[in-house]
Amino acid sequence: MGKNKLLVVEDDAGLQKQLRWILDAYEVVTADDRDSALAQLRRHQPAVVTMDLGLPPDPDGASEGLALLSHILAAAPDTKVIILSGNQERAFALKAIALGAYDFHQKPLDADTLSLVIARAFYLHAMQQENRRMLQIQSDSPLAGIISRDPVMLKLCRVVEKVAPSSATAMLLGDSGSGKELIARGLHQLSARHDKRFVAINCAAIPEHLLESELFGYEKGAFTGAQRQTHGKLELAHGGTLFLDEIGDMAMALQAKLLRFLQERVIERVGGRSEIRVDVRVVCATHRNLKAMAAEGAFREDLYYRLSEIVLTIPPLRERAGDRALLAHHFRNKFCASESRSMLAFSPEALAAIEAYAWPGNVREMENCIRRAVIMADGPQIMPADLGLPDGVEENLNLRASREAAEYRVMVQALGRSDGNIVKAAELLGVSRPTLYDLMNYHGLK
Ligand SMILES: Nc1ncnc2c1ncn2[C@@H]1O[C@H](COP(=O)(O)OP(=O)(O)OP(=O)(O)O)[C@@H](O)[C@H]1O
Repeated sequence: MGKNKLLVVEDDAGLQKQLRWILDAYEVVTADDRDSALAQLRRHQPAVVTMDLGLPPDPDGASEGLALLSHILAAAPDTKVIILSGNQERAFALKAIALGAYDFHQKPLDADTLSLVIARAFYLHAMQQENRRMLQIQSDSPLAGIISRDPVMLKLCRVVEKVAPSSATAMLLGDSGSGKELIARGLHQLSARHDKRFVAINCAAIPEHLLESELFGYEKGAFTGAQRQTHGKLELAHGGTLFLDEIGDMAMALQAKLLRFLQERVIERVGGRSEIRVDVRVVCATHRNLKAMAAEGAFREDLYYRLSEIVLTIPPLRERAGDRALLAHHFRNKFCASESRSMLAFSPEALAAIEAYAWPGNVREMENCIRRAVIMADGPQIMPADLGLPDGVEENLNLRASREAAEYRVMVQALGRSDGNIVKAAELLGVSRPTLYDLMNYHGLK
């Protein structure tokens, strides 16, 4: 990475030279009056400017300096301008601060203090730019709450927008914590049903014998403890969306009842005799391979086809290009605000650890990890230890190992996308069939 650019506006050639010498950590560009400063500003767009207020044609006053300051802040409002003032100019320096200058430093120059002030100004500027970028991504995001720059995820969001208005049953496939519920909420929000309820139920979290009454409701006296008529989740979601999470864990008997509902759109409460018409869009999700379960008889095939009118596959976090750092920053912003902490930065090592980790628990794991880090961080930076990631997470800079890992990953993706068809997979990968066979052999893929 190149050095940060710093504009020094100073008409005294000796001081200019001294500043260059002190500030050699930066790429210093100089100017000695208002016009040349504005030209340098346009050309180099420095994040930080140091300036003398006494510039020609008013070297003993501050009119030129203050005018230049106003121009700089009008043209590039985020620029951090540091005033270098003489003792007698203190009143002018304060005026400059009132106009929007970032800080002032009194001459004679103290190299250590000035370097620190400038470093902080660059840091603050970088932080503000990063936050602006995050806000931009959030407002660009096609679905509320979904942060991603990964092409596969962005395409998925566009598909969600397209299918949301239809009443088709949707199935969301993806690992635990990858955002299935978030996508389901997106489908609901973007549909005509958005002002009705979104009701979620996790089929794996409720014992088999209770799930039926949870879903369909029950009449008073239907079983011991049924003291009053109770509406099930399907009825509660009338007009809206029912999200059935972990549908693969639903028992066979209940699957039959759900299938009947999907075919006829009526329910019967447990212990009830009348049919109740219910208008609900069903969105379900699973991290299991439901198709394979159906083929093995572990899940009703007819229900599988009913549920999978539209199938959306959410990639795991480790496969999303650039999303690890992006999400880490997003959650850092969120938790710094909710934990009332001043804004923390990631140390480069912490970011490298975030990038290198595989995140088996996906976005949920990342969210918890960053919440912990925000709470644990002692100083202004989040350090690797604050993340609490397992040991041995180190950036793999070995080119050969990285290349092989990437090769393996795209090969598995291509084979998955072509449903195991070697000709199609080879075509997707842009290699010949024998080459693909060789590669598969090398990586032990069958
Ligand atoms: N792309 C994303 N941007 C921002 N936050 C996300 C994103 N994806 C997931 N999250 C957040 O991560 C957490 C887990 O997401 P969610 O509950 O939707 O996952 P899930 O796949 O339904 O998990 P499970 O299978 O365990 O039920 C939630 O707090 C959610 O808001």
